[in-house]
Amino acid sequence: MRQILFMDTTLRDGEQSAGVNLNPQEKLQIARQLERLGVNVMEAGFAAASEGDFQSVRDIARIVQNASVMSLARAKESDIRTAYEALKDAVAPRLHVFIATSDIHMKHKLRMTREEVLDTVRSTVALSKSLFPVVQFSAEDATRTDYAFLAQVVEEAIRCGADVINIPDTVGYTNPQEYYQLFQYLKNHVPSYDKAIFSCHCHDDLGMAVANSLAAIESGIGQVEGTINGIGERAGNAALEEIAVALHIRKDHYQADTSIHLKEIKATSALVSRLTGMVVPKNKAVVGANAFAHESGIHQDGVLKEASTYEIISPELVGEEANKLVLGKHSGRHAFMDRMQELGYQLSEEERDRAFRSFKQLADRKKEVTEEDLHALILGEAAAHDQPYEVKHLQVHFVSNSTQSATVMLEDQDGKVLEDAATGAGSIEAIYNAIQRILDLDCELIDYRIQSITQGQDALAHVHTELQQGGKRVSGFGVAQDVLEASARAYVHAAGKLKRLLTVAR
Ligand SMILES: CC(=O)SCCNC(=O)CCNC(=O)[C@H](O)C(C)(C)COP(=O)(O)OP(=O)(O)OC[C@H]1O[C@@H](n2cnc3c(N)ncnc32)[C@H](O)[C@@H]1OP(=O)(O)O
Ligand SMILES: CC(C)C(=O)C(=O)O
Repeated sequence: MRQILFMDTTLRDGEQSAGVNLNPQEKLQIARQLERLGVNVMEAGFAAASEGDFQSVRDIARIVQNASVMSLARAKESDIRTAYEALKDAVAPRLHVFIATSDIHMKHKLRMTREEVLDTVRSTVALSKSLFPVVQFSAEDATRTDYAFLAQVVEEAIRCGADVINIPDTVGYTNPQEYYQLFQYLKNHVPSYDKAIFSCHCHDDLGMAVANSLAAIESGIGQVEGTINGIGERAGNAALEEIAVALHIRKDHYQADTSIHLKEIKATSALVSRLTGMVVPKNKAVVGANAFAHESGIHQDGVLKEASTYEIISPELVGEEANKLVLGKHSGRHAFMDRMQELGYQLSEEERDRAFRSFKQLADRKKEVTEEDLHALILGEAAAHDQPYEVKHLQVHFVSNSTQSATVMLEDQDGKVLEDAATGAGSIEAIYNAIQRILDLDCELIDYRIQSITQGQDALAHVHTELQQGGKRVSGFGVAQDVLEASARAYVHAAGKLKRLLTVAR
């Protein structure tokens, strides 16, 4: 099995993401975590870019023991010497010198001819090699470079001492097949090809950075570059964690090993996201919050029976908690019952049916049914089950600064429907007056409490009521998404008990 080296550039190209600015402390924190992750090389920054970048590269170079630390430098003597100063204390320092080779960059940006670029490559790579044990050379915008000229530049760079040759897809322009073939072309047209390690560096402008990197690996290269969470200039870089996991899961295909400790992926991703403020999309491969969440009933049933039915990556592999069966409107009985058991509920078949029906009704209205929702649901079910009346329909008419009115329809245990309407100073009072009329009660509301038992906009309300009449005092509660509905249920729960007590007492 061949070994693929991982070059992480989260601290350099990743920090080039618009709006990201890491301070030296934060960069050190990320560097430590990258070391734990097991990257072979980390590009700590661009030492000549600013005093702050210089310090960060120097600080990182001083602490990292188990990876090469690299700085970017333009093909300019001053950049190279500044990088040398920043990296001289590193255990394994490395320079990354680059210059653009595409006609479009040479003509418009560098304003240099091909010959001038070739001369610059020769002199700056030679200078770099006189200062550093390992030199990486990048031909910026390689994928839009004339292939014959690119091969010439690469040959010169290797002859002048470059140990690693990077062929970047700077603007995310290539595609997997084309990138694969570019490396094949270089293999066939660069005489010194075998004297250097070839590297790929892909951007995600067309959404193909990871696919292009994997194609380059298939083409036989030895090093892959990218960032954690795929952050970086414009649409970002290839996401290193995705490449590492793809190589692991499809070892049968890629036949390659890496030094990456996959279990550190989740922690690394979370740290980078937190410090850069670049939120990881929920559906992102490997590290997104939904990457191991199953919502639909058929999938949940499959996963409960055998995880590999719908999971090619086990969450534990990347340091993620166990898979999550999200209960929602697409969930089925198996997942629902599994969670009920986990929560400690032993339900009879009848209770199960009722609870599942209520769950489906709730799930139709809520994005995700949480554990608190389930407790509330069972609580509500239990309350509904032992009460003589059930709220069938509720209609409330609200007029600001006026008397409110409500129409309530109840059903008793024999299926008889009872209906009445009333007014009140507030909506809840109007509902309660209507219920009193229906049940022919003249009770006093001595306690009313409302509590939100779940979180978010679609939280469930739990209402507690206490009623008193003729020396009898009872309590009731109701759970619903709507406060008025929960209030009506709580009142009917208590009122039903009161009615029973008063009837028995007569
Ligand atoms: C593909 C990449 O990701 S490359 C890395 C990009 N990263 C960055 O640019 C971040 C850090 N950059 C910076 O802080 C600044 O751009 C600096 C300090 C490097 C340079 O700043 P300035 O001297 O003000 O120059 P400015 O950025 O405006 O222009 C870049 C200059 O470098 C030249 N240049 C660009 N790339 C190279 C190169 N690889 N080798 C030599 N010269 C280069 C440009 O032609 C231009 O030269 P000019 O001033 O003679 O026209
Ligand atoms: C400096 C080079 C490697 C780069 O970042 C790019 O071309 O995208």
